[in-house]
Amino acid sequence: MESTISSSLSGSSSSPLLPSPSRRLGSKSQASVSFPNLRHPSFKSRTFPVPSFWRQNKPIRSQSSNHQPHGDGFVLEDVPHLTDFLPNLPSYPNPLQQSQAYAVVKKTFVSSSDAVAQEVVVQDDSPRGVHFRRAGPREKVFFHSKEVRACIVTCGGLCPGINTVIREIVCGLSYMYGVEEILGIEGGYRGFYSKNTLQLTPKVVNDIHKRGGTFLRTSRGGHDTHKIVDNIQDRGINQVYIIGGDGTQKGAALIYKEVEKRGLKVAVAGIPKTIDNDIAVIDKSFGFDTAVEEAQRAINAAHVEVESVENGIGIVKLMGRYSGFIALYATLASRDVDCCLIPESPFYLEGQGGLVEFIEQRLKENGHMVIVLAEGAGQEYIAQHMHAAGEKDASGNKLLLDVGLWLTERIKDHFAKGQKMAINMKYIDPTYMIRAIPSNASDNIYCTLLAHSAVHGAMAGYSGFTVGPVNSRHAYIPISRVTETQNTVKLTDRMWARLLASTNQPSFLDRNEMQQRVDLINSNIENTSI
Ligand SMILES: Nc1ncnc2c1ncn2[C@@H]1O[C@H](COP(=O)(O)OP(=O)(O)O)[C@@H](O)[C@H]1O
Ligand SMILES: O=P(O)(O)OC[C@H]1O[C@](O)(COP(=O)(O)O)[C@@H](O)[C@@H]1O
Ligand SMILES: [Mg+2]
Repeated sequence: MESTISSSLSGSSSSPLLPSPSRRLGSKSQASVSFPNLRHPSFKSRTFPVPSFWRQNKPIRSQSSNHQPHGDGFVLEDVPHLTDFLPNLPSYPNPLQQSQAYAVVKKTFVSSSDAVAQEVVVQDDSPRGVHFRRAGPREKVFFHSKEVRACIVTCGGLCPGINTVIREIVCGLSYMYGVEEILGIEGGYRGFYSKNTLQLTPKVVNDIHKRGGTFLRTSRGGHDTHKIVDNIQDRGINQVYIIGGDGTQKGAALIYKEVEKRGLKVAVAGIPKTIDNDIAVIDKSFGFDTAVEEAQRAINAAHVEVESVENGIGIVKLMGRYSGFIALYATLASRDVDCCLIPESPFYLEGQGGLVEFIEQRLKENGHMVIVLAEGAGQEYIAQHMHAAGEKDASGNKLLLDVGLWLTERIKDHFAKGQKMAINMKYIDPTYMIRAIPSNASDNIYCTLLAHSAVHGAMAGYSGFTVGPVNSRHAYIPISRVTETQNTVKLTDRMWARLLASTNQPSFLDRNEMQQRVDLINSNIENTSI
């Protein structure tokens, strides 16, 4: 089948600065392009055929369907590039070519045809599926070092590693690209229009990775796209690095849209941040490992306390607004936990198969028990009992009711009323302690890679993108892909089964629900086997 670029995707084809055919793929924002004419690699073959359009600089026809029935469909979910709306931008050789450090690297620059697969577990008849542009330095950059005026902002809740990301953006821009103008926007999005900026240099940020929190401070709410972009324009900023979670990335997408509308040469790069690990597409968010490690200290303390008394019940509340990853991983890592409650898995207290029955049983068996609780667990249940009105924070996030205190009181009431046994309740709430610490060694390295990927992407002229590892390879991901859904613990995945096997806790599903779930799984198996 002959491949040609459709007219809607050819905006930048006239630019002599865009010789690479894969750049042409990205000539419209967040375009999905599929290539049904490519044979997928034979499962037995050891070589992966290089798509012919990449080798021959051939134009490509845009296809709307991502799903090919028999394995051929290759889809590049591309990110926008400044030349999409500024086709005549000049480019320059990447200064890394002169870098002593990178001189020894076999392949300093990422080929414009490199892509990262979203799915790495495949069947022999699978479509090749969705891919993202591989992150990393490009041979040509679209900013001259002296022209760059970058800024960094941090928004939303804290997370271990934010300071490392800030430090490495500053050092990356400075040492790899010779950039001298880097501004710190203070106090989140509203800092663009209500605060003065900080001048950031490698010297200023030298030690900040050793501290928790954010050197630039943060806030919720206050996103005003027009005011922010006015300010970007007024200050002559042309690279914006935005560190934040799902809300922040939605804000970054709006900033990019406005920048594009005004035709500004401004690269907008998002670096995903959240302690909850609920950002879609990427393998894991930075700081998550550090938080899970820190949570061990609280769980250990709870275990030591309850083991030392009669009928000790330790409750540890961890962060996790809509997803229970911290609780799940902290529980699995500890092995001292008897029960883990997360937002994704509803639970109930009284009656057969309920939490209280399980507590009684564990106390009889072991004389103590530890419950790990994600803060978002059981919210509907508590709301019913407390008739609470749904309050929100400045960003519009639902304010949670304190499930830890609530559960503590309910369990105490239960045992007091029945006078069955005297219990010793220890409630530990380390929620802020696990996110207010500096990142551990592996998160520090992860943060460095994220920051450098963002810098390379912005220098290469990409804009309106988020960086992150997909199957361990760093990629440039369209912002909408990380904001349209949230990552949650899948109760039907093996990880949750591992947890249930390790704690041997009840599933809190009644017979009907259990049967429904078995039927669903069976019908899925039947459908797949047809
Ligand atoms: N839908 C949205 N559109 C634009 N800005 C948003 C949106 N949601 C949140 N923001 C802004 O992003 C910032 C951080 O959002 P928040 O939800 O508090 O944290 P996080 O980014 O960590 O999820 C706030 O300044 C908020 O105003
Ligand atoms: O008290 P704060 O600062 O609003 O933060 C509490 C919330 O922040 C979180 O850590 C998530 O924050 P983000 O949305 O910024 O990632 C939640 O786990 C928690 O509910
Ligand atoms: Mg959020």
